Amino acid sequence: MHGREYPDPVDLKSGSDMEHFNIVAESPSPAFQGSGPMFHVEHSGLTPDPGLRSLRIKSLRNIRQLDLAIDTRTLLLTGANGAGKTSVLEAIYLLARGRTFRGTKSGPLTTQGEPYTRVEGVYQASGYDRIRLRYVKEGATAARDIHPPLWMETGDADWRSPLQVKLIGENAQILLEGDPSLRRRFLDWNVFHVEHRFAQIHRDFTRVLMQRNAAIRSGGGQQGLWDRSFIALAESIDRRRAAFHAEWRAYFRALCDDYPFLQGADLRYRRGWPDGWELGETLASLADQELARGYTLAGPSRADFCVDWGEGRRGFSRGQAKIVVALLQLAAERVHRAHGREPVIWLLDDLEAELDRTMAERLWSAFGSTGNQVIATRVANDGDPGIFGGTESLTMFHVEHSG
Ligand SMILES: Nc1ncnc2c1ncn2[C@@H]1O[C@H](COP(=O)(O)OP(=O)(O)OP(=O)(O)O)[C@@H](O)[C@H]1O
Repeated sequence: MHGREYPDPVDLKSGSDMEHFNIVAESPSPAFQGSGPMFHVEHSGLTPDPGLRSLRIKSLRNIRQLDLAIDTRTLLLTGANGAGKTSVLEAIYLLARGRTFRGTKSGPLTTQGEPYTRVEGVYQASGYDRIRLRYVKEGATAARDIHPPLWMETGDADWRSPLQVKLIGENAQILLEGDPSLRRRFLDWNVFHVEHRFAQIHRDFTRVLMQRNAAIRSGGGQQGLWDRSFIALAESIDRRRAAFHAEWRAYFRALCDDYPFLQGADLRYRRGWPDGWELGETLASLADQELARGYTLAGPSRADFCVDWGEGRRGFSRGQAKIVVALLQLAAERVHRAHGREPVIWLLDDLEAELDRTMAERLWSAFGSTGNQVIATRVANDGDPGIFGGTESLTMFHVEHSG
């Protein structure tokens, strides 16, 4: 649909991205003024490697047009509420994941009155030449392409991306206290990044689960036919989730040591059927209930994880939930690093919100010490870097809404 409207991906090996993208972050003076928010650039430091090197946005929320270059490890976006800082993170997330992290309550992605949204970026991957990513949404149709198409041939384009991001945003409590399906998705995304084959196993399992459920709904006579492959795939998923969890848990517990309220906290995985039971015998014991309910009641589709923080203690405050989710992400990143995976880019949306200064600094130090690229936002009208003040290799962009 976009073949005629948008230029074909350029050959990035020749460095032609430099011509294609308007590189703006070159001087300490205000370097960019587009329509929509204005970005004023300040610099100090070194060139990161690997990382997102440039970003071009057209018609995303209140950003009509934005070109920026990123040549430091940390990029800090400052500005007033509603200036468009989170929308820049959203643009990067769209490139990486092909979907937004904001719910429908945030309204349409495309700037009011504009026909489409387009985001383009150049990513310097470790061990590869530069990779160009593009996301385009026009009406209800969204498309993403990656050039060169390193991984597309596997059919896992929605999961596999050379650009990996992890977001610390608002509503951390939703992950901890919301529907288990959110936590399964979170877990599986992370398992997948340890072992890419997990995506295929997961797809096969989902197909067999749907067939088994259909068999249950049609009276249960046929469901036994599916049980063999259901159990084999279920155990295969569980093994991988459990293996990831064992490593994840160790890193999480180590990270908790720096946070007194998390002393003794643990990260538990529930596989979706009782400990000490075979899945087959569990399903046999649930046969009547499954017939009555019309779907499968045990297995990986009932799995979950939880952060257990000691006896008699229930629930996290908003700030505590944010710390816990940040530590879950940091621990997952350590697992991925231990497995030699592509470094993630941290997207930290208003890290300081809901945290006292000590906690915010401690958390920032944990993210900063990973050595990965960080794109962070901060509410500030005066360009005050706050907890990011002492950061080496920092670029600051001040976002102002001109309209
Ligand atoms: N489709 C749209 N067209 C035009 N403007 C939009 C559209 N959708 C959202 N907006 C506006 O874009 C802005 C998005 O702000 P964003 O959340 O990125 O700001 P922010 O700088 O992160 O603010 P905060 O600090 O409050 O989180 C808001 O002012 C919102 O009203």
